[in-house]
Amino acid sequence: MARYALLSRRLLASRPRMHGTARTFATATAPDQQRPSSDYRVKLVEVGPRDGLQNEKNSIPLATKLDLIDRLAKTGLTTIEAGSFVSPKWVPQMENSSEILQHLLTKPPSSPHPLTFSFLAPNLKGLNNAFSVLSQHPTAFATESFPAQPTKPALEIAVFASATESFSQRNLNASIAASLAGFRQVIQAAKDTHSLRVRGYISVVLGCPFEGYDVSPHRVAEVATALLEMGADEIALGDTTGMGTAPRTKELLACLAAAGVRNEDVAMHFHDTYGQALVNTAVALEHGIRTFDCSVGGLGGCPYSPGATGNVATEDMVYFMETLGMDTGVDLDAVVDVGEWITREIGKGNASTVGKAVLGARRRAEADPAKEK
Ligand SMILES: CC(C)(COP(=O)([O-])OP(=O)([O-])OC[C@H]1O[C@@H](n2cnc3c(N)ncnc32)[C@H](O)[C@@H]1OP(=O)([O-])[O-])[C@@H](O)C(=O)NCCC(=O)NCCSC(=O)C[C@@](C)(O)CC(=O)[O-]
Repeated sequence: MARYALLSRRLLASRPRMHGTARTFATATAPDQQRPSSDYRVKLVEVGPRDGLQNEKNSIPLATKLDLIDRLAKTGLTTIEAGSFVSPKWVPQMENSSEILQHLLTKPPSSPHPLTFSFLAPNLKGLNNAFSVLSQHPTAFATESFPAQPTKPALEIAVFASATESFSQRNLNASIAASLAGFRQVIQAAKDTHSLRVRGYISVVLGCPFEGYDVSPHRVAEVATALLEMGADEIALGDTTGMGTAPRTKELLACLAAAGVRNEDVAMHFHDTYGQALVNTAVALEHGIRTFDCSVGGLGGCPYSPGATGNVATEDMVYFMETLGMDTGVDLDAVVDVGEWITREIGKGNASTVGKAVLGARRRAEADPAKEK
C-alpha cells in the first residue's frame, strides 16, 4: 500500500511558507527588525476528548477515550483537554473523568514532547474529585516547580464562566457573579494545593442562544479581568454558538486589549456552526493571539447551546495555520488519521473539510500511484 504520508508531505511542501518573508499581519515588523521565530509558533489546544465527546448521547467506552488521547498525543499536539469533573446527572458522558485522570498519571501516553492534560472543574466538588485522584499520585505530574517532561505530564484545571446571565443560569445554575465567587475558591485551591495551572473559559462571547448576537464585549472584558485577578493563567474566549463574525471578533479583542488583557493570556475557542471559525481565527491571529482550541474531526457541541456544532476541526486548523507559515508542531497526516478513526469509532460523520480532502487524495493516489505528483 502506498504510504499516504508521502502525498500529504507533498501537499504540505507545495504550500506557501512565509517564514522569514514579508508578512501582511498588522503585527508584523519591518524586515530589518524580523520578529523572533516564536512569533510564528501557535499553540493548539485539542479539546476533542472533552468538548468533542461531552454531548454524545451513546456512552463511549473508557478504552476508546483513552485510545483517543493516546493517539492525539502522538500527533505533536501538546495540550489535550481530557475530561470534565462536572455533574454526571447533567453530562453523563464525562462520568469516567476520574479514571481518565488516573490512567494519564499512571500510564501517560508516550510522546516526544511534554504533555499537558486539562480537566474542567466548575466547583469545589469537581475539584475535590480531581484531587482525590491526584493525592494518590502526588509525584506523577509536573508542577510549577517541576516542569513537564515526556514522562510526567502537567495538569490544568478549567473553570467556565459565561458572558450572559441567561447562559450562566442554564450552564452553571448560577448568576455570573455567583459563579465567579465560586471560581475564586476553585482557582485558589487548585493553586494552593497542587500548584495547578488554571484556564478560565468565558462562554457565549460572540452570541448567546438565549440573548442573541448582542453580547457586550465590555461584559466579556469584565469577566476576563475578574478571572485573571483571581489567578487564572489563561482566558479562553468561547464562541459557543459559532455566531461570531470577523468584525465582531475584532471588536471583542480590541475591547479586551483596552481593558489591559494581554494577548499571551488569551486563547480562542471557536465553534464552527456558521462556518466562520477560521475567518475569526485569522482575525485573532492578526490581532496577535497565538493559542487556539480545536477538536479532531470537528467533534462536539455544547449541551446548553441548542444546535451548536463542534469546534473548528484540528485538521482544518493545522492546515490553515501551516499554509500561513505558522508553526503548529502538529503532523497533519497523523491528525487526519485520528479524525478518521474516532469519527468511525463513534459512528459520526467526519466534519473536517481538510480531513476529508486529504483522505480523498490518498484514495486517488492509491488507485493510481502514477498520478501521485
Ligand atoms: C453547574 C453545576 C456544577 C452546578 O451544580 P449544583 O449547583 O450542585 O446544582 P445541580 O442541581 O446542577 O446539581 C446536581 C447534582 O450534581 C451534583 N454535582 C454538582 N457539581 C458536581 C460536580 N462537579 N461533580 C459531580 N457532581 C456534582 C450535585 O451535588 C447534585 O447532586 P444530587 O444532590 O442530585 O445528588 C452542575 O449543574 C454541573 O456540573 N453542570 C454541568 C455543566 C457542564 O458541564 N456544562 C458543559 C461544559 S461548559 C462548555 O461546554 C462550554 C465550553 C467550556 O466548552 C466553552 C464554550 O464553548 O463556550
